[in-house]
Amino acid sequence: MSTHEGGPGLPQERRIVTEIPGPRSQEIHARRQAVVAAGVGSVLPVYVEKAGGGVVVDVDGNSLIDLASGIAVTSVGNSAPAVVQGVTEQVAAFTHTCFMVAPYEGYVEVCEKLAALTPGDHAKKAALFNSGAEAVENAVKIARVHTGRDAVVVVDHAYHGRTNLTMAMTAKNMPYKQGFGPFAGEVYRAPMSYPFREPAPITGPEAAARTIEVIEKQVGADNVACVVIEPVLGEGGFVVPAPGYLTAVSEWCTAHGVVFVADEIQSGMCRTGTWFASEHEDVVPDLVTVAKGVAGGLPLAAVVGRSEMMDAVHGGGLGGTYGGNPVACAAALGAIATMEELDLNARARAIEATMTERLRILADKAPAIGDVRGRGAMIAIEIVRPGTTEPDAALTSAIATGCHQQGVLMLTCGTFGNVLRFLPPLVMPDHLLDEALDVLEEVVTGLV
Ligand SMILES: Cc1ncc(COP(=O)(O)O)c(CNCCCC(=O)O)c1O
Repeated sequence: MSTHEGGPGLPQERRIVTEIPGPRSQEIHARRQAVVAAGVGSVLPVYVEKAGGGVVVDVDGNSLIDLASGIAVTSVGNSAPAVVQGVTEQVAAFTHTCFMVAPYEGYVEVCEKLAALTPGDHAKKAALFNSGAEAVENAVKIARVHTGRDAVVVVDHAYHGRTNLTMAMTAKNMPYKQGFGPFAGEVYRAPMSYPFREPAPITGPEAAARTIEVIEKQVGADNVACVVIEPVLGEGGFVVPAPGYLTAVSEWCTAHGVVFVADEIQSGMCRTGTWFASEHEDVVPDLVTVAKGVAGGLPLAAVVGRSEMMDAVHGGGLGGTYGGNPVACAAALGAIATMEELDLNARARAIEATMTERLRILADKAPAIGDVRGRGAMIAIEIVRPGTTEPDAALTSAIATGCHQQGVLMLTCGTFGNVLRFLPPLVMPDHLLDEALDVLEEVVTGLV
């Protein structure tokens, strides 16, 4: 292994050899500040030299436990062997021809795999893009052409991207939307099922009825092209809707000719213990958006769905220069093969069992932890003023910072900035996950 080589061969350890960030990181950071736009943030300005398994190693030699996976992307681990091999072979063969110009088999193979892996045994087709937002934009295009309708319905606390249309679909203003308007029209927001924040207990079907009433009264069912929902809210706080909510909403969509789009960009590709989170509710979406974990770190996104809907678009109506780049497709085939060979769905379920048990024990000792929730390796704790649901964003940030300083990389999220989310690579060894939870427990008990 060269000194710069990442992958699973890296020592799977937490190792702090300098202050965090270290001197080399600080030097690079000074250069960054002179030349990188201030609007591009970084959670922790440690500059990475290599990564693999469950660790990220910075330029100062610190080895950090990775509970972020680059925001739910490196589920198979950084520089996963099958991804590296596929990418190496492909990049040496050809890097780009544009599938709209001179196509190639890798694109077709990825579409075959996603058509087989997404929920439902109906005929499916796919189209490949680069980013999640691009996939969401194209899912809306497809739904609008298929239905001949304009309206797009999204839910409270949703996140769908940073383009003009996806900003309109995203709920949280700061930092995603402030100052960037005007936003695309014909986007309507309905209540989401958010069990921890419901003013009174409500079942999934009752929450769905609340959502549907808003759609019917404020939009009109016959005007709706699609409802777009994350089966587990991502940036909005890792919110798992009450049982039956997704089923009731998707059934309403079917009954009213509305396309049900599951945005599985963060919750898909084994992250929640199934290939797609919709499966936990036996929901079969009409269209699914996919990105993040699908290609092990290379930029690839997709819309996958009912063939009759995907084919509603006129020839040439879908595309883009880099969509389904051959190197990204090779990475995806390697990542999917890894997910299958290592049964990373089972691994995600095991991670869920470990994390929820430890976090519930911690919550019993720390009442500032108001909720422990999530599915698979998409787990979160919501931080509140003890005994209330009043968000405590400051404490949330302090916990995250404390963990960063102890060599554990983790992220926050949530509309109120008071959710700590845990997104370990699914290949993270048990001892490292246990150590990360030990650090979290030490930091939390030291602060509350
Ligand atoms: C459900 C869901 N849909 C769509 C997207 C958008 O995917 P892109 O690949 O970032 O465009 C996401 C991306 N989430 C992380 C965004 C991070 C940030 O930009 O600050 C998502 O989670």
